[in-house]
Formats: sequence, structure tokens, C-alpha cells
Amino acid sequence: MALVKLQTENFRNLGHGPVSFTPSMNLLYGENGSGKTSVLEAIGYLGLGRSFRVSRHQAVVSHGEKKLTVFGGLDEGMSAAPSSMPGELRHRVGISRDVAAKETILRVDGEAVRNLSSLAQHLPVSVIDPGVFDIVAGSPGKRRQFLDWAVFHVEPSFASVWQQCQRVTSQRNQILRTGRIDDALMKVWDSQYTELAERLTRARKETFGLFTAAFDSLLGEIEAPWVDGLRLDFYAGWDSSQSLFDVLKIHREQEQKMGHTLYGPNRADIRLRFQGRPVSETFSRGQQKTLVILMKIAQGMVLSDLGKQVTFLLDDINAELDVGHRAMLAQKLHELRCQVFLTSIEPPRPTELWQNTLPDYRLFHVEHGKLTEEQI
Ligand SMILES: Nc1ncnc2c1ncn2[C@@H]1O[C@H](COP(=O)(O)OP(=O)(O)OP(=O)(O)O)[C@@H](O)[C@H]1O
Repeated sequence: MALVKLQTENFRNLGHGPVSFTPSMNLLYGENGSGKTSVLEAIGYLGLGRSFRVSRHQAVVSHGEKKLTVFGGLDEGMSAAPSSMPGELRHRVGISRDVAAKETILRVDGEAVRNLSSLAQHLPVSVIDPGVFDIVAGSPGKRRQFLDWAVFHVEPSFASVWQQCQRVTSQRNQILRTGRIDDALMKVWDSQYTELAERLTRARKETFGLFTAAFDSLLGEIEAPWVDGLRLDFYAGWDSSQSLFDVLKIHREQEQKMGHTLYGPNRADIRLRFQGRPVSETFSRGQQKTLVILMKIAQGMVLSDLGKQVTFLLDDINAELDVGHRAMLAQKLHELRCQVFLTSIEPPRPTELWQNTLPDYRLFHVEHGKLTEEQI
């Protein structure tokens, strides 16, 4: 699916009027503070259910307002035929958040839905902004989030297993904190936790396999001296030569002392190594950026192989990537027939990105939260 229509109410400084986009490349430019990132953030709300910039909804609601709404019209993407009737949308999705009542309402095709996953599966949104480079340099949580986004789109039931596992983990943590542990009761929790953890891990492993196959084929296309010594490995969150149930039994005392679960999916990671050492310690900033971009493209390839179109939100990549890397990214996303929203301060130069194979694109000038389409 691709987002072909966007309408927001009380979303940062954005105006209320509907805007139409192409399922291909959408280029947005405007001066600092004009609202470019806010447009991407609003699109992100539909695909992620939250802001990719801040954790509090409150910061996103327009000053002085209590409730924000984002509405999106979706059509088949570039890889499929557009919907039969011109102007007809394949799906209508909406999210509104009342920050005073702390209530979120989700809608798909006019019907209220309870789970965010019902909304999110329609619009796989992948963000590349200055914060994305934490995938290499940041904590394991960043890499888990990166992997889980793909797992969710490959296997939509993953979201419910993940939630159940979070619930059981927090109940298990409560017991670990009490100090007095009933052995029989703990065994019951451990077997529930182990069952969910193993299901979750199986799904992660499967998607990681698809991801590394795509990533390796990408590496085969680029000429860089570091390609040969690079290894990406999945770590489940415990020594998987042993069963998780046994690991928990062996480490019960240690977990009790710490007062929380130390082994399992919440400790999973993608280990990135170059010649046996962590990439974060050996790669230059530039090499780390290339690696992250390749990982993001590989995720796009995984979904594209499953017939899903990813909507990429590229925020201010000019500040982070040189023209060669920008062109590599833009061309790959074009080859994958992804939908792209790309922001810049200066008017973009499409020929710099796509040279002779210019894709279908639309150009928007952003001023004071309002988008004006420009003739190309
Ligand atoms: N909750 C809010 N209500 C109203 N306006 C807001 C709110 N939060 C931020 N703004 C304003 O919205 C504007 C848009 O910010 P945004 O980050 O989208 O701009 P931008 O075009 O991406 O800028 P830059 O190029 O500097 O990154 C800013 O002027 C900001 O002060």
C-alpha cells in the first residue's frame, strides 16, 4: 500500500487541508521550522501509532489543543495495479489521540479497531532520519526495534505474541522482586514465559534469515574493503545451546538478586562485527552510516519480496549522507518500487539522485505548515 492522501487536525503546525501524494517519490522542501518533519511524523503516526521523534503525544498536539487526528488514504503501491476506479481509495486509516483523556481511537475503513497492528499492517513505514544511525552505535534495544519492525510485517501475529510475552515478563519480574518465591508457582510462570519466548524467537530468527539473505546480496553489489570481514549474527537473548527453561533454573538466584528477568527475548540483539570486533568500535562514522543504509534497504527488500510496499520517510538526509550515498539509497528505493517522502531545505535536484532514470515524482514546497505542489 502507499499513502496517497493525508489530512491532519491539530498536528504540530500543519494546516488542516487534505494533500495528495504519489505512490512513488514525494519531494518536500522548505526552510527550517516550516513543517517538513511534521509531515513525515504525521505519516509515521499512521504506520507506527506514535511519533518517531518524541515519546509523548502531548508534544505533537498543536499548542493549546487537546486532541490530534491523522487521516490517511491508501492505494495499491507501485508494485500493483492502482484501484479500479480513479480517485477511489483502497483503504482509509485514521488515528486520533486525546491527550487529556489519554485515549487513542483507531479506524480502518470507517470501523473502529482495537489493535494498532490492524492499522500498522496496511502501511509499513520505515524512517531514515539522523537518529537512525543509533542502530549501529546505540543500545541493543535499537537493533531489536529494527528487527521487530520487519518481523511484524512478515508475520503479523508476532505483535500479539510480543504483547503476551511482555505481560508475562512483567508478572515474572514482580514475583522475582518479592523475595519469597514459591518453587511450584515459579515453574508455572517459567514454562509460560519460555513458551512465548521461544515462539517469539522463532519468528525473529526466520525474519533475520530473510534479512541476511537480502543484506548479503546487497553487499555483493558494493565494492568496499570492509565487506569481507563483516558478520551479522542474531542473538536470542540467552545461550541458545541450552533451553531457556534450564537457563532460568540455573540463574534463578542471580535474577532474584537483580529483581528482574535477565534472559530471554528482551535481551535479544543483532550482533554486528567486523573481523570479530564490534562494528561500533571499528567502523568510521561514514562506514557505520553506509551499513545502516544497507540494512534499511535490505529490510525493504524482504517486504518487497512478500509483495508489500514500504513507505520510506527520509528526513533531512542531506545533512548526514554525501551525494554518492544519497543517490545509492534513492536508486535502490526506486528499484524496489518503494514510496518515498524525502525532505530537504534547498529545492531538491532529482537528476542528482536518479540521473537518467527519473522516477515518477511530485514536488512540494512547505511553508508555515502548508504544502503547495509545484509544477515540474
Ligand atoms: N505542538 C506544536 N504545536 C504547534 N507548532 C509546533 C508544535 N511543535 C512544533 N511546532 C512548530 O512546528 C514547526 C515545524 O517543525 P518541523 O520540525 O516540522 O520543521 P522542519 O521543516 O522539519 O524544520 P527543520 O528543517 O529545522 O528540521 C516549527 O516551527 C515548530 O516550532
